[in-house]
Amino acid sequence: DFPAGDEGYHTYDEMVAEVRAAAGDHADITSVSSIGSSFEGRDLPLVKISDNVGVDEDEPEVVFTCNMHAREHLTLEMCLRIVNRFTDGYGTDETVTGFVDGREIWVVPSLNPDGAEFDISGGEYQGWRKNRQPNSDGSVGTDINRNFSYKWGCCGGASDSPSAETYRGPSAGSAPEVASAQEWVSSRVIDGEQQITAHIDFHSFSELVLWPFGHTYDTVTEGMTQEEYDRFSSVGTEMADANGYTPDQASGLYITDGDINDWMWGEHKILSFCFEMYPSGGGLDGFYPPDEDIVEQTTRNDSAVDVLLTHAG
Ligand SMILES: NS(=O)(=O)N[C@@H](Cc1ccccc1)C(=O)O
Ligand SMILES: [Ca+2]
Ligand SMILES: [Ca+2]
Ligand SMILES: [Ca+2]
Ligand SMILES: [Zn+2]
Repeated sequence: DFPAGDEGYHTYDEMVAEVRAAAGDHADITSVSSIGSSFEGRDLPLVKISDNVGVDEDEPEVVFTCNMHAREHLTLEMCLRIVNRFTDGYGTDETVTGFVDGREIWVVPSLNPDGAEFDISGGEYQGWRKNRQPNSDGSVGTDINRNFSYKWGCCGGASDSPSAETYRGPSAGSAPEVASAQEWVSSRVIDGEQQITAHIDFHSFSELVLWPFGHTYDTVTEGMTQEEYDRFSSVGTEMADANGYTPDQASGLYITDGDINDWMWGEHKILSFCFEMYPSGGGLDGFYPPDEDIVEQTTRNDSAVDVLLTHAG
């Protein structure tokens, strides 16, 4: 459980209960399924929010993923905010209603439940990042955001040392959480066309909006034309204007390879962004803002989410 004073954060079980309750209360527009399971066997819930939710309609599909890194608990709250806002607001908030009627919204509240539960085990924060998959050298964990299959291990953007915080894993998609995510996104290719048009992966912290590629400093390169880069920069900047984060290409931070955004765009041409949430700076305590900050720092992204949903059409 979360340490005393931080009970406002959701444990894995509390998250599962919350998404099931949302589906129960709004069954006409909400369903819960799964993209697969974690290394330790926890189900990875998948929430769909749309009118005629039981029908795969010809509407742009948008995906939000959270809690890929264990200690980044604020991001799970961000995904729950999206679920609650678009279910509770349907029929009353016209912006919400418009998107629920005109899009198919997918939410994966946690890509790393094993890590998240380990991080809060023992009643104090462990500072954990990776998943909980054991390594050949006795260490534990693959960095999920370095294990995706697009140009995996290409560019020095991850470590091949198992004990490292950015360990890329023994092979692309070796982490079951990554394999599940890749298999599900790939399943949204219908008659050769990827139905998902846009995606945000929420992380913390630094208050940034990031876009591909992470594996190179180049803006124009294999898999990215000038026009495509300019669209990323334009939409990314518009979202940053909405939430007060700083916009940048992912490699402007540091070079990464095997990250989810490079895979979403490189493999599927999905307009994919990473949001680094609050706070803007600080030491390791930046991963653990007090639960009093949850409402302000999740609702802060409502308008940026709407920007993405607008451009997804
Ligand atoms: N959340 S974080 O502190 O791990 N930062 C992210 C930053 C990041 C996110 C997406 C692509 C490249 C880089 C990371 O995966 O390193
Ligand atoms: Ca629909
Ligand atoms: Ca559809
Ligand atoms: Ca509709
Ligand atoms: Zn992260």
